[in-house]
Amino acid sequence: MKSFDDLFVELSDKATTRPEGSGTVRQLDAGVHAIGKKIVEEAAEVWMAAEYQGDDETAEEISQLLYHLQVLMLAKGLTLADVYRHL
Ligand SMILES: N=c1c2ncn([C@@H]3O[C@H](COP(=O)(O)OP(=O)(O)OP(=O)(O)O)[C@@H](O)[C@H]3O)c2ncn1[C@@H]1O[C@H](COP(=O)(O)O)[C@@H](O)[C@H]1O
Repeated sequence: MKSFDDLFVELSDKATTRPEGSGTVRQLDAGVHAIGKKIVEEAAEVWMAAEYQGDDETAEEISQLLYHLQVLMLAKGLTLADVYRHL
């Protein structure tokens, strides 16, 4: 099973190697404004799933939100340590 840290390593590699067909590369190219909008959308989907859907749907929406947060971290040049030191 993939962890938060595993995903960040994978996405960092995508950002560097820029493989064809990568959604991550596409989003990084779209920029911080577009990524931020996606985060707001995914956050709303988490909220709606938590209120009106089941645990599995909620967990899936949370995973998508975490993914988009990592894309924003990469777009801003932030590392996991930059975030973890605030936890
Ligand atoms: N974990 C994720 C992940 N979670 C969410 N998403 C993206 O977020 C979207 C989910 O949003 P929605 O459900 O709102 O679907 P949607 O509105 O149809 O999406 P869009 O049309 O807005 O892209 C998906 O379509 C993906 O584009 C993810 N995209 C990639 N990953 C993982 O990231 C890694 C790298 O992916 P690539 O860069 O695509 O190779 C792989 O391990 C993937 O599994």
